[in-house]
Amino acid sequence: MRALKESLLELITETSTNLPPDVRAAVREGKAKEDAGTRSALALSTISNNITMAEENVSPICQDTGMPTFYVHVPVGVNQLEITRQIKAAIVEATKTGKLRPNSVDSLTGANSGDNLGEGVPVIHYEQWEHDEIDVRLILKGGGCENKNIQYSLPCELEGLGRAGRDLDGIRKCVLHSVYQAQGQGCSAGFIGVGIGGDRTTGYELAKKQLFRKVYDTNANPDLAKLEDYIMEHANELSIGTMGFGGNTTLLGCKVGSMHRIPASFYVSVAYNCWAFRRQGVTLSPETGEITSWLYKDEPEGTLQESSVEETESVSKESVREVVLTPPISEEAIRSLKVGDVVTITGGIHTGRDALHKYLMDHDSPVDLTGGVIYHCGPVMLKDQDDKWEVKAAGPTTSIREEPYQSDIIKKFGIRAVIGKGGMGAKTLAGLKDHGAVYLNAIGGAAQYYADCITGVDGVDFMDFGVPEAMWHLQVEKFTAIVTMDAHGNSLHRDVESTSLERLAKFKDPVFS
Ligand SMILES: O=C(O)C[C@H](O)C(=O)O
Ligand code: SF4
Repeated sequence: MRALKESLLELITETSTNLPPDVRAAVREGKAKEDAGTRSALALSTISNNITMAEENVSPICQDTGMPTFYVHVPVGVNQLEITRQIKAAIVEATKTGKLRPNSVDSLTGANSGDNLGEGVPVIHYEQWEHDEIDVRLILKGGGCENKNIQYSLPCELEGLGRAGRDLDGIRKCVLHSVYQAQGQGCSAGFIGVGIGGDRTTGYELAKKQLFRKVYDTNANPDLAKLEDYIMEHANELSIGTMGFGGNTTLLGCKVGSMHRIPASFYVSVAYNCWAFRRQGVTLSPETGEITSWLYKDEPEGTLQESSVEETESVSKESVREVVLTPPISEEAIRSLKVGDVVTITGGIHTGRDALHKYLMDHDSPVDLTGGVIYHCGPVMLKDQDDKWEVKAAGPTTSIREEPYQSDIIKKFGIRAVIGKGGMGAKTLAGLKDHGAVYLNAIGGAAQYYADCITGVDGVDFMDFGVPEAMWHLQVEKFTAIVTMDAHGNSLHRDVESTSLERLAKFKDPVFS
């Protein structure tokens, strides 16, 4: 199998940089359902542009290239140990060339292995079959959406929906609730895989496997087909919208599978995948390891065609108030901002995520952050031929993880703006008001779009935290984000959450009885 490593490298590169046609079609359809000029329409335009940029640059669609997870079918007699070795070699290579972010972290020490290998990483599932080809499927599912997976043990009580019993109607309630609880934090609009039954482990596995179904297939089980259609129709009525901005497009796909369980257990497991739904597959020759076919490259029938970039950009430019900010930012400039304003930043900003926020609570910052901007971001960085850092992908990470620290950090260092995605909670909202700061929501997953706004790397601190967690000092030009939490106590996230809960409650009455 001489060509095996090259074929696997191609699979990894393609998965990370080029979204499959069925996923693109679903994004296009979602975009067509949004009213032009709304925040959600603007977000979906950015997402569409980002998808095109990633393909053209052959660079990660999103900076979080996730937990590489392979499902491999092998003919009887093929050496699985050799496949594992080649998968690992291809992973290391893809990391070196910036197709994957170094994402494998020792859970106890926090040390990043730097090459995407580690205990239990990558994840590889093998199954034998009686075909004469190898089938390798890969999913790169990022952390923000993985954190929004949820497992229900029936019967249970669900906010807004009441009792979910051990029947199809109880399952219906769980699935609707799973979309509600994700809000925009898993980079909606998303796709869900649902696993009914099994135990806690196999239930989640079944849910994840559903994500390998094509977006436009029809479930062979008529009850589950009915449930999938129902969820697609009604989950979108929750009006969570893209990035949780409110709007008509919240869910782009729903696939449900079922397996047996034991009498005492009844699990409904949901795997939530962001719009950056990176899964691909190939068949390989068992003799040479060469690719014989791609499994997710065919265009689905009857879906909308791609609209042009120019068209979508002109819509967004007309309809929004744009405010330019140049750090260091004054309190006055911040207090003049309101939820809904679009901000463009030009100047210096600093990345900071989980490790940095924890550190800053009881240490000084290596740079002056007065009037500054913190960007919740773990970029993909590579050194060029002149040994200078180059940004390969740099979208926002989920901000809510910094909720315990953010308000204190804003106060301690005089920070004026926090950029992230998915919004933050009550403690931060109060902190923004008390200390004169704003929360700016960037478009999650738009890693190429934002990398393009970064014009220089001034330096880096805390490289010992690993590339994603280090504090990168960046120069940006026209970095665009939306004010979703202002210094007057307003939060779009709080509002969308409460309206979507009201809407969820409309689905309380039995449908499948
Ligand atoms: O780790 C990241 O860069 C982002 C993560 O996938 C997230 O959605 O929060
Ligand atoms: S940042 Fe968003 S798009 Fe990227 S992996 Fe996380 S959830 Fe997905």
